[in-house]
Amino acid sequence: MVFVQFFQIFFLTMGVFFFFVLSSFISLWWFSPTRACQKIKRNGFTGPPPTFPLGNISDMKKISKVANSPSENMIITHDIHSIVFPYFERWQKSYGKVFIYWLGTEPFLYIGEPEFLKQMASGIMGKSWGKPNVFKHDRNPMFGKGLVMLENEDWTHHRHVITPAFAPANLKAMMSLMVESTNNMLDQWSRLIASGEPEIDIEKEIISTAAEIIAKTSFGMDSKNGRDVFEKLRAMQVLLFQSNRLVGVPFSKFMYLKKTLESRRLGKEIDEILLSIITSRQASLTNEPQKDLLGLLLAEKNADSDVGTAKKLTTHELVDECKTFFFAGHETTALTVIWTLLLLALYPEWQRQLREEIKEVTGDGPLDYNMLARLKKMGWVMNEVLRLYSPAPNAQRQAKEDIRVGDKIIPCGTNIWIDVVGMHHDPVLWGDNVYDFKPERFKDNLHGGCNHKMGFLPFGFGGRMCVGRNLSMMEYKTVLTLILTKFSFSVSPNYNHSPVIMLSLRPSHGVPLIVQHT
Ligand code: HEM
Repeated sequence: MVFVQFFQIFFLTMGVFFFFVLSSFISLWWFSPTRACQKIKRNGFTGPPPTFPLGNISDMKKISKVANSPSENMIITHDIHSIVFPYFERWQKSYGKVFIYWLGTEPFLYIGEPEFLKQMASGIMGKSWGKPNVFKHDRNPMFGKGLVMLENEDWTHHRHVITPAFAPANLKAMMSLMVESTNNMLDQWSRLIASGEPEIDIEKEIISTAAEIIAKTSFGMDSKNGRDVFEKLRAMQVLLFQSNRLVGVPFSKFMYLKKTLESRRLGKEIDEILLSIITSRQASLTNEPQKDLLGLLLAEKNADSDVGTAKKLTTHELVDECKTFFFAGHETTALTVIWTLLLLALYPEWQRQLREEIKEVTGDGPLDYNMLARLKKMGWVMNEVLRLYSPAPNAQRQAKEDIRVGDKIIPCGTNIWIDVVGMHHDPVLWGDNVYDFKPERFKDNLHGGCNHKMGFLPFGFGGRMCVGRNLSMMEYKTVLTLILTKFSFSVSPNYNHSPVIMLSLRPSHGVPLIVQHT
């Protein structure tokens, strides 16, 4: 009898426990996000209806599948919004340029309208923009507590300490590192051509050279572990992307458990190596700091000047910033060069014009830092490539306070998704030639003739604008000048035009070009 009573109490307790756990999960994953969504909807926004637990992810997959079904004729179109974000393109037609959609159980306010963004951004300070909590966990192994993910006072402090490292005088000293790595790559191209292999997949080549450049300029590739770190960082990035496909869906991490654990293991190894690099660099600090970003930050950390007025970055914060520079800096710059080489291969007239400009500026001598600003046409080409094939295709935010936009209130906590590719390809903003490659639109016009200043956002906006944009411009012009001086190129018949989003905007099947000496 006592035995039966014990089991009755046991099962009752377990039942109550499971009911409590289940209702907490349902509340966490459905009722609270639905309540948050209702608050946003009160402003009159609508959007595609979500289902539990995927939100709109299955619609997104279905629409993408139809839009990207393989066709017989491979046409190279620059209308890539309809290729990479076909669901946003479709939903814009039904719900306008500001609407709500769901990633798993997380509602997002989609923004493809620069005027709305301008009004929203003008109402708040840079430090009041947060990053959506739903991405923080997944991105932690890449960025840790580095600048990209920081918020509030921590962000202000890191931004204040890091910005001077990117001053022109410091960047100037990094140029020789870029020339050295690029020349090594180009020597390899010469060897391939000499051995009768003129078809080169420039995607792989440029990505690995850019990774080497950023590792050198960030934390010093010469250190014995430099190459090891950058190979592990690349491997971790691929794993994180693969394990991140169902972001916002409850328990999705368990579906990719092996990849998640593997990326965590790599993350720990990378932290340990970077920590040992930093510790040994700290021990051997001289009056003349090493001229990479880490060297500059270490010099600042050890300087007496600010003692008592500002907190110094800790060694662990330096580790996270080194990782941040690597992830935020190498692929974005590499992809800008890669898409540029493709476009220049498609438009040989622009190859010719850039070569002519390089000759005028350098007079056949070596390129130096002071010449870069005079490569004007190259600057227009860079902007046009960033417009058509923006390597950072979207920006995400989370409102950390209620934000007023006209008569609407975006409630605190709202996730925000800014569709940069959508704005860069909007005929309403750019006119009928929006899909054409026309670098001259940037001649004497910083916004390329876009009819709204916030319609062109390759480096982000406001206080959180890219801190490395001058470094990337310098790298872009240096690498491109060296390539164009030595080689000319055309598109290989094996090229398959299929841009895809993998955090950044990449070619799916590489970029094979036929390369020859000029
Ligand atoms: C063509 C190359 C590049 C592009 C297109 C690019 C694009 C961007 C964009 C769009 C943002 C803003 C993201 C947001 O609003 O959430 C950003 C932020 C950032 N970028 Fe870049 N970037 C490039 C190169 C670099 C380089 C070379 C570095 C460093 C070595 C770098 C470091 C950063 C950092 C640390 C942030 C975060 C800034 C903050 O939140 O205060 N980027 N970048």
